[in-house]
Amino acid sequence: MTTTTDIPVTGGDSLLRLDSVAKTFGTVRALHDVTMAVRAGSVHCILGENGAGKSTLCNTIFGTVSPDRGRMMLEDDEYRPRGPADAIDSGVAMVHQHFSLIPTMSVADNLVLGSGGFRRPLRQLREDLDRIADDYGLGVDPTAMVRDLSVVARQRVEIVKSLLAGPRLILLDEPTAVLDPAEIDALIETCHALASSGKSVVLITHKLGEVARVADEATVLRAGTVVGGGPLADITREELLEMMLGEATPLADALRPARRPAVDTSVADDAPICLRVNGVRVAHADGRVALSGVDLAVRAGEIVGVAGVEGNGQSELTSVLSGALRPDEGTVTVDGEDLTTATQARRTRAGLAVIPEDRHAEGMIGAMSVAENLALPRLPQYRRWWLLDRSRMRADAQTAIAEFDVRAPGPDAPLGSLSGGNQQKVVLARELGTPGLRVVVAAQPTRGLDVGAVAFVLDRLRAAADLGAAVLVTSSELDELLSVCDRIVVAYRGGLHGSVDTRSPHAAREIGNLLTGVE
Ligand SMILES: Nc1ncnc2c1ncn2[C@@H]1O[C@H](COP(=O)(O)OP(=O)(O)OP(=O)(O)O)[C@@H](O)[C@H]1O
Repeated sequence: MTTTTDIPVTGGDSLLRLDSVAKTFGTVRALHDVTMAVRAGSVHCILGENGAGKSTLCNTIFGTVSPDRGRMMLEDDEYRPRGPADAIDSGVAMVHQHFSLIPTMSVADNLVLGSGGFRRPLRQLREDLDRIADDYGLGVDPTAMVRDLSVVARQRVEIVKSLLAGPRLILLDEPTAVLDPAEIDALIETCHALASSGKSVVLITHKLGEVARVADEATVLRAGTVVGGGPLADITREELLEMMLGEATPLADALRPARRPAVDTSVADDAPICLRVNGVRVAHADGRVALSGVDLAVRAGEIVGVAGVEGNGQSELTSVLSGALRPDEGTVTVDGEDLTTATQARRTRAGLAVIPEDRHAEGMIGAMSVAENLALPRLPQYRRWWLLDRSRMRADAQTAIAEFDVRAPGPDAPLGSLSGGNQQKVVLARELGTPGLRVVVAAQPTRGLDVGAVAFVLDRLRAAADLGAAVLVTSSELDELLSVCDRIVVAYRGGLHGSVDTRSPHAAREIGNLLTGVE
């Protein structure tokens, strides 16, 4: 294991070197004298808890954040990008968590847009794409419309776009968060192929299991400070975790599976059905059927998981339940009340909480404060005469911040200034705090969260069920579903299939069969 002071900043086979790089936002010290090196032809993971400074580090290297102090070297040259265009010119590319493709344009047009306005003849573009497909296993169809592509296909286009500029260094901000296990394997292969061809890959991830498989080296950040790192061959998974969490969090706490009841509290067959989905059908404007004949019933106190490869109707199901999408046929009821076409306010009053998958688009308003975002769905509760009781809003926010361990300067900080994982904790705190909670719909609730936060969120879902709520969780993390759910159904081609009791010793195999369409 290497400590900060041992990290070589000059010489060796480093492609990129950072020396005492610092960045402060207001009162938050996001990066504190970061010194590290990325070797040429290697995969380098950046690890750390939510809010540790990982994205700020990558954004600094890509030129979207300018450091307050410190020095960067790219090979033997001083490197001071004034923006992404400078970074790209210097051979540095970045693939962000939130894609920047234009959905209404073709893949080819998006790729041309990405090359700084220089129009590559289509023939040359095709040759470049063939080469990238051969070298790195990244095939894309230039004629496809981006809006028709799955998440994984969009990500592939983003990576291809970054490669077209011929970078030496590629920064990937949490690329595996949106992928299923087979897609993660493919991305790991791509990373290895990039490194073998001499490029360096810097990758942010929260999944420690992946780190050992993909990375040659790692750097661990805690509260903006490099607390360790080095070649993966010299560091165990436990050591990485200890570096990430510090001594404050016992390892056992972060690694423990979600709390399962000590006694058999399986939900009685006669427990009331809180959430019922009946014959729901959704077709997109172009005629594609996203959901067809979906029936589902979740009882009070029950946690039902929806497993499945992304794009099999899970997102549409969440949107129907949140009210963002109106089904062509079928009904949604909570405690017998038909909410199929109900307003957001009526859904909240009925005790329906939804943690949406795309929290940036649907779950929050970045320019508003943490306190305002927490209060959004229940503003009437804070009304005092014709004003809002802001001090009570702030006090409640302070409680939620402490309970959900949100790393924020305070309740008045704009939500958009928090790290991605901490923004997500705010959305979770708000939804799980819905008064008179009857139904929780959680779409990918642990995506983007660090290991400690994952355990906490799964615990909270279990606690909501123990208090009598019906909980529906959509996740691509089968292990998490198995650890927290009572039963699991599988989304496949717009339908929900099977119902696997998670206490069955064959649960994982039965779900595996359903995932591939075998009933
Ligand atoms: N534009 C900004 N304005 C104010 N504060 C910011 C800004 N960008 C980042 N921060 C703060 O800097 C700190 C580090 O954030 P960063 O996004 O780098 O963390 P992270 O390690 O990537 O976290 P996560 O795993 O949650 O994505 C956080 O406290 C965050 O609130």
